[in-house]
Order: sequence, then C-alpha cells, then structure tokens
Amino acid sequence: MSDKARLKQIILELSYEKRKVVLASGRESDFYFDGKQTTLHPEGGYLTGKLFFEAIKDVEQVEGVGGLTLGADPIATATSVVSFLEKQPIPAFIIRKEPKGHGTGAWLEGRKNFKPGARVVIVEDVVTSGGSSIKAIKRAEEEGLKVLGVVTLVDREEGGRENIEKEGYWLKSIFTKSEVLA
Ligand SMILES: O=P(O)(O)OC[C@H]1O[C@H](OP(=O)(O)OP(=O)(O)O)[C@H](O)[C@@H]1O
Ligand SMILES: O=C(O)c1cc(=O)[nH]c(=O)[nH]1
Repeated sequence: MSDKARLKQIILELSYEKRKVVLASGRESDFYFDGKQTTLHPEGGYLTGKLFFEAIKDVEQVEGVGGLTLGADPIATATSVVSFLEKQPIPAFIIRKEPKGHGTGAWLEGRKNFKPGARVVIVEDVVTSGGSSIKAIKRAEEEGLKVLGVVTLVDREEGGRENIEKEGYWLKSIFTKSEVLA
C-alpha cells in the first residue's frame, strides 16, 4: 500500500467524524476532520511528514515550513524532521494566534533558523474558508518571511482554494475531502 493510501486509512479511522459542529469561520457543518488525531499519531505523523516533504521539496528553493498554531504545529515539525532524514533540511516555525504575553513577546517561534526574506511554505491540517491560512500568510510576511504558498492535509473544497488564490498564493492539498471520502 502507498504512503498516501495508508494515510487516508488513518484519516478515515481517526480524524473523520460525522457530527454537527461549528467551524473556525463560524459556518456550521455536519462533519469534521480532527486533523490532530492523525498528525499526532505515530504512523500518521510520520506519513504526514513524508507527504508534506514530498509536496514542498522541489518548490521554489523552499527554506522553511510552518503555520498557525495549533493544527500546523505537528505537521511543520514532522515535515522538518523528514527533511533532515532526507538530507534536505528545512527548518520549521510556528505562528502564534496572539503574541507571547511575556518573555520574548514573539509572534513567530523558531526565528533564529530564518534569515529575512526566507522563502517559506505555510502548512495546515484543514482548509475550509482559507481564513486561517491567509492569517498565517499575512503574519509570516509581517515577520519578514517570503510566503510561497500553502499545503494542507485536507482541502474541504468550500472556497478556501479560491480565497487563497485571490490573495496571490497557491494551495496544494495532500487530499481533497472528495478523495478522503471516495
Ligand atoms: O480555512 P478555515 O475556515 O480558516 O478553517 C480551517 C482552520 O480551522 C482549524 O483551526 P482551529 O481554528 O479550529 O484551531 P486549532 O488548530 O487551534 O485547533 C484548522 O486547523 C484550520 O486552521
Ligand atoms: O473549518 C474548520 O474550522 C475545520 C473543519 C474541519 O473539518 N476540521 C478542522 O479542524 N477545522
């Protein structure tokens, strides 16, 4: 079985839930992908890292991978670890939803691994409206990074791609919702 086929099995088993839920955008839905159930699973996290690394390794001399906490955190870390194992090390970063209230006051964690203008990819577990990805893009750019595009584990195909592209960035998905549920 391919890495992608196995990851789909894990997503269906651990992350896909049929229930009524309010989403980050305020929309209501009758299903949910709880991405962290997969990305924090030992095999799920490893396969996520492998597939995200494959998706970004040849992209426009990528120099970093990160995203908005919390969904992005295990994905960025797994991708970075796999990149080291594959001898093309790509450092990870985490963007906070609020700046740290004491100590460094930082919005962005992992800063020392990035020079100004470093070319980075934003990662997400789920894209619905794309609002969280766009927030991450804007914050990363305000922090001096050059964002190339976004990679998500699951694209729910609910307008996120269009909204991200409208901002001038590409979106790649490991899976669309249709692929997961096929
Ligand atoms: O495309 P959007 O409409 O923005 O929705 C998708 C976002 O929603 C979820 O995050 P959530 O805010 O639930 O937070 P968490 O990652 O901290 O759990 C998910 O991890 C994405 O970041
Ligand atoms: O839109 C969201 O907030 C959302 C949808 C989903 O399926 N999973 C998730 O983590 N967030």
